[in-house]
Amino acid sequence: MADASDNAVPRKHTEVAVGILLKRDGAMLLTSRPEGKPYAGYWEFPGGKLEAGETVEQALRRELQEELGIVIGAASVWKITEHDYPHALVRLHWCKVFEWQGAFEMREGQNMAWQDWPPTVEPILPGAVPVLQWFAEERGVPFDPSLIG
Ligand SMILES: Nc1nc2c([nH]c(=O)n2[C@H]2C[C@H](O)[C@@H](COP(=O)(O)OP(=O)(O)OP(=O)(O)O)O2)c(=O)[nH]1
Repeated sequence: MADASDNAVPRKHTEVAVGILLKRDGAMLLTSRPEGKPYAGYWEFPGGKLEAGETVEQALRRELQEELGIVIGAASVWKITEHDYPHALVRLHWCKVFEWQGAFEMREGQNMAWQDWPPTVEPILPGAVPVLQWFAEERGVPFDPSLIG
């Protein structure tokens, strides 16, 4: 018997470049999502959607300049995850960033927080939680994702 799912069109991925900015002491940068976006007020790693023809590195450089006013050095993809939200199916391209220039300006009215381990800001955007799990593994410390958000 036919049902609606027979005609379901697979959802297209939205490609997103995300920067994990790390200071020498290991602190990582989290920013809050601005008003007007889905999950406003949730904490995430800064970044945004790829535009047509852009590489991940190009998109990340553009987004961090637009949103934070900084110019990043080299960035390459560390890991890739997917998250299925009601508003979009996203594919997140995670890049560690160790070098940048310029003073931070929150150009979209967001907040920023340098976080040591474990991070204390909340809630964390669900699609960013895997990064915290990887960091816990890298640091050899336990991490319970159910305590986040
Ligand atoms: N920047 C960022 N986005 C994330 C993270 N985790 C996660 O699931 N996402 C999702 C949320 C959004 O659905 C998508 C990013 O889209 P966005 O709307 O923030 O990007 P953008 O700045 O290009 O937005 P706009 O131009 O359409 O306003 O990726 C994360 O840690 N950082």
